[in-house]
Amino acid sequence: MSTLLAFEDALSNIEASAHVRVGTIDTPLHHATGRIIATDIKAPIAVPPSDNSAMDGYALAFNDWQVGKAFTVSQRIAAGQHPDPLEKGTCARIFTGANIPPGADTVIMQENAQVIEDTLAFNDRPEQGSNIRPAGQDMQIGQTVMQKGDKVTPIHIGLLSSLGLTHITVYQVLRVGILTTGDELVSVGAPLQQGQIYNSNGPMLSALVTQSGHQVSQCLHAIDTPEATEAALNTLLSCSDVILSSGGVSVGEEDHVKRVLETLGTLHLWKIAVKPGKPLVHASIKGTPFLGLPGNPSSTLVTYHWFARLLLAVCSGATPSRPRSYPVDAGFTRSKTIRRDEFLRVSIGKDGLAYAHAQQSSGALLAACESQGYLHIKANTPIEYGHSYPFIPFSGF
Ligand SMILES: Nc1nc2c(c(=O)[nH]1)N[C@H]1C(S)=C(S)[C@@H](COP(=O)(O)OP(=O)(O)OC[C@H]3O[C@@H](n4cnc5c(N)ncnc54)[C@H](O)[C@@H]3O)O[C@H]1N2
Ligand code: MOO
Repeated sequence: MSTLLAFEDALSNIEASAHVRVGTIDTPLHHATGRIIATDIKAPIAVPPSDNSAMDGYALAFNDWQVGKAFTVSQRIAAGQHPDPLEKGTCARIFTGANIPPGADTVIMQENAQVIEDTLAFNDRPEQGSNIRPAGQDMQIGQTVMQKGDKVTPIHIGLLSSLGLTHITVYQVLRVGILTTGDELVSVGAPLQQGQIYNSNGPMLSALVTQSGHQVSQCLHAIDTPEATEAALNTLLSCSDVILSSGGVSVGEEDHVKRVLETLGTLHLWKIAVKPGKPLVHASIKGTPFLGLPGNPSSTLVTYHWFARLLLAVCSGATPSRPRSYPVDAGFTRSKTIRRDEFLRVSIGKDGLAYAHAQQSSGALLAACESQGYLHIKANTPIEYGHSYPFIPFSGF
């Protein structure tokens, strides 16, 4: 047990050894959702560019206001029009989004205006500056609005459009090679023979990599021989920035991935104090980062979520971020402790408590589908009813 690397140490080792593996490219903004920004973006203009009205109403100079005073309307300003300076002692009819005329500093919404023949009175004392959105309220010229490493979301597309940007510089999409291993595995679509199971990790890893915003360069399968493993790795090396594999990293003589890595590349880490996911391997092959995930499907899932996702993020140029976790009280007790950090698949009940799925085998995947996230139980920690533990929803990955 003493040779297992602690969860946090494994995370920091992997993050520290990783670096950006892709170049940059200018891309039209409308193709940029999900891409990683390669340079800080500073606002080239102020937003809004000018003081403008937040309401349909009347613009006036605050110092002209008096209870009962009759104002005439000296101009009408719709959004998009260029206003004239406000005539002294008058008000301007103004609409939401229209520029404030020079000389006005306050807008009164039309519901608070009293029409008296062809004049207007504003009997409630306005606040000076009310209902005016000042120039630069949202963004000032030169303000940094996105930072290198940020992922572009639909909200950013709106933000950058409001700055008039048509193109931005992003990182090229990271190409991830996937290798699955095992004589017992067949691809979906083929009939199952005695002793065989379907290869579920290949499709799951492809989907996880795609969901994380990367591109699967190739997904290959190798039978349990060193030759097949090495040949597949060489093919993946020729088309990938990073390689992930599943299976073949434990101690059995049919587990070839780790042994091939020892001859082909440099091993950085093997075996972590995490359940499920113990025999994780981190290596590099001819400069290409490699992460060997354990083959049990839930071990593959957990190690992808925590370790592969982090490695791929750094290699893609993204600023790595921990998935959000929330303290949630356990709805059960477990006095037995283990010497590994554990990621129990749990659901949150109507009472707000976390309940562990009854099936926690690392070979079982339905349990993860029927759960909402992980409850992170630190090594050597008993679980006590009503005590809180970090809950990490799957939606955060
Ligand atoms: N003597 C020991 N045996 C094992 C240990 C150990 O410490 N000592 N660790 C166990 C742990 S923990 C895990 S996790 C597994 C990991 O083993 P491998 O990464 O070498 O994975 P395999 O042996 O190749 O496969 C494990 C399991 O998963 C199934 N599998 C593999 N690939 C796929 C796939 N693509 N799709 C679906 N299922 C897959 C495979 O059939 C096995 O049942 O080792 C333990 N053993
Ligand atoms: O710790 Mo192994 O990863 O599941 O069963």
